Amino acid sequence: MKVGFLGAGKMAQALAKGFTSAGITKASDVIASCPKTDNYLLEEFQKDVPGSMVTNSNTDVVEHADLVLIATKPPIVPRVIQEVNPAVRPRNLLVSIALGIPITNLEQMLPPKTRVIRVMPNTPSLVKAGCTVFSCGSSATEEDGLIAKRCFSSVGFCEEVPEVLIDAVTGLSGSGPAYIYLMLEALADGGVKMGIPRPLAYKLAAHTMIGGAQMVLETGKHPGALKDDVCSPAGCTIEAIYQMEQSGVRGSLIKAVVSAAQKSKETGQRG
Ligand SMILES: NC(=O)C1=CN([C@@H]2O[C@H](COP(=O)(O)OP(=O)(O)OC[C@H]3O[C@@H](n4cnc5c(N)ncnc54)[C@H](O)[C@@H]3O)[C@@H](O)[C@H]2O)C=CC1
Ligand SMILES: O=C(O)[C@@H]1CCC=N1
Repeated sequence: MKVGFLGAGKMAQALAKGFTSAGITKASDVIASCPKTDNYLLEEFQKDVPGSMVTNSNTDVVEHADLVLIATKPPIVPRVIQEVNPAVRPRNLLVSIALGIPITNLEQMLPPKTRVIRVMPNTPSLVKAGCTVFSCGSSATEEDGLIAKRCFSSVGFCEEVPEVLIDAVTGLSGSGPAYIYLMLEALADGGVKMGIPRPLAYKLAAHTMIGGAQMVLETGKHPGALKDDVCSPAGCTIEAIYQMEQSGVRGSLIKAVVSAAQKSKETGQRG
């Protein structure tokens, strides 16, 4: 399958590297575009995916690729679609990863009957630990859904959801890696404050996060029960939990997800 990226930024690079290393497509069948002013991003893209093609023409991408990912910032999407519209053919499956833009808006901008899929991935796709949801447009076929599922499952967890959930998913797993990095950095800072060398502190924090997440996925136990298993009576962990609850850590994380989800929804409404 030939895969094209309109936009060659962080998310396009993560997906292109993930798809090629997972064998979904060959590097020589990948093409990415962005304006001349951002040629440094095309250089980065080719470093990540050696042997791929790059161009300053969005039309070249649509003409080359079967699967075309729209990977520019949301405000630029209408301009990019207008530009490539004359080149869109029935062989193209258009997959938008853009924040907030609803399927109906994408379909209205594209030629009638264009097969459209809206996707919300995240950057850990780069290391095959991504988390993606997708919803199919009105002309997308069952086969198109399977293609999306196959592509994004190759770089992590992937599930089809009703489109009404995508803004909320954006607030949770689309933006989520940033919350995790912030927490990881803070945990490591705590370790450093108590004398752990910084490189070791990052490793300990990262492995602790992976381990905790894996326990939730593999044991199926409630996160609260797993927390209780760590808190020995009158031990040190319950002291830490008491401090965290007083700092409002739960409310803060809930607010983070809600704010990002609301911003995603507003972005779509502005479109
Ligand atoms: N970064 C992330 O974690 C995630 C991003 N997304 C979505 O992916 C999209 C891209 O985000 P990022 O990769 O973070 O942004 P970015 O700023 O890293 O990349 C945007 C790319 O678009 C290119 N571009 C700008 N104008 C263009 C034009 N007229 N034609 C073609 N390309 C053009 C830029 O040169 C750049 O390569 C956004 O819509 C974002 O909402 C979705 C999920 C996660
Ligand atoms: O921050 C953003 O707008 C994008 C969408 C989800 C993650 N990054």
